[in-house]
Amino acid sequence: MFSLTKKTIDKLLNSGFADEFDNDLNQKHVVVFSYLVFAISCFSMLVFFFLRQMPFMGIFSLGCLISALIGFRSNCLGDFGRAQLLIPIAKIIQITILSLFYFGASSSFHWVFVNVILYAVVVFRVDQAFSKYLIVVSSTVLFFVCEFLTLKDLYLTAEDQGFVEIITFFSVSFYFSVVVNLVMSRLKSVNRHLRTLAEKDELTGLSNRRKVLADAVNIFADSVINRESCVFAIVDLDHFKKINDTYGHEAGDLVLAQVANMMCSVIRPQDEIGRYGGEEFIVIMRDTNLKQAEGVVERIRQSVEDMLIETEQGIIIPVTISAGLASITSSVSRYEEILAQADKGLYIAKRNGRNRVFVQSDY
Ligand SMILES: Nc1nc2c(ncn2[C@@H]2O[C@H](COP(=O)(O)OP(=O)(O)OP(=O)(O)O)[C@@H](O)[C@H]2O)c(=O)[nH]1
Repeated sequence: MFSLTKKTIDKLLNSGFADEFDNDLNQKHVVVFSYLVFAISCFSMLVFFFLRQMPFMGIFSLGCLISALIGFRSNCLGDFGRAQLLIPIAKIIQITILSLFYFGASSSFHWVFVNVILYAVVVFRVDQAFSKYLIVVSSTVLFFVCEFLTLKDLYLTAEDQGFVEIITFFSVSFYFSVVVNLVMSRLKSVNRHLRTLAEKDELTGLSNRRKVLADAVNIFADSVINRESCVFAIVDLDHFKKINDTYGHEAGDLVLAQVANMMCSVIRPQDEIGRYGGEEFIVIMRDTNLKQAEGVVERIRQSVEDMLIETEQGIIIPVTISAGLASITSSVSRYEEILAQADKGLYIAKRNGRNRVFVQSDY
């Protein structure tokens, strides 16, 4: 029930926004949410005033409700400037008319408009003339309406005033708590998204160098503490420069992405893989001895060799890989030492003719 409500609210707040992680989204969400609250409050007032047989106030509330829906629609259609401008104007009008009925013209509340007029004159630039004159004219009209209109007979009763006070207090508290919650949860999800972007290699979709090395540190430490065997493999595409030179850089990118995809599908669920740089990848196999790891990497090698990678022009690119493997031993105290050993193994695999796996077992 709660998750359904949250989903519906999320859907409403996101309506009209293509990019979920747009920078301005917090601001736009707050504007949409403000319109929703505004619309609900206008609707409640509409019902309240019609029940009290105060048609003038009822019609005024209907006008406010329509302006809330127009603003909501503008925001959803992407006209954020208009949506942001409309809501303060509509709210100012609503509060002023309500204050007339609530406190009467003698409250001098309407002198706030003098401030608003000065603000609009000073702040809006020449290219925002429409906004400027809209605010100046509407504020001036409202000022004089408040100054000269006498509505003594229509003031709310003391009982109604108490009711309105309670409703206002809870509405305002609810509004601010939801806005704060909205902004915080948006920030959290944007942070999560940024972290994923910072840890992912864009071309292959694998963990990038920073992430896979961070994983390497953790897995190495866990393996040492638990006295488990752990194997690191460095995998490198053979003659990749030639692939780039022969088929073009785009075809090279395609090869990298497809080989990465294939490696992901061949490794076991508990293994980690990441792009070390260029055409080099790291596979980390926890709780695995060298023999088992050799089996995994040999499977990768065979699968890559069997791949049919086809360019847009229909050319098949033959691809092979070489790999070096090394595992934790009692003499190793840092993960970099295993990586260095795996790199040595890779060098030997290349020297011995490529398209092969070399296991560094004798150090
Ligand atoms: N298309 C593409 N090429 C890349 C990328 N990153 C690195 N390279 C290229 O990969 C090539 C690597 O070349 P080398 O280091 O000489 O290695 P190799 O040709 O694979 O030779 P061996 O490793 O000895 O088999 C270089 O030409 C880089 O420009 C990339 O993201 N996309």
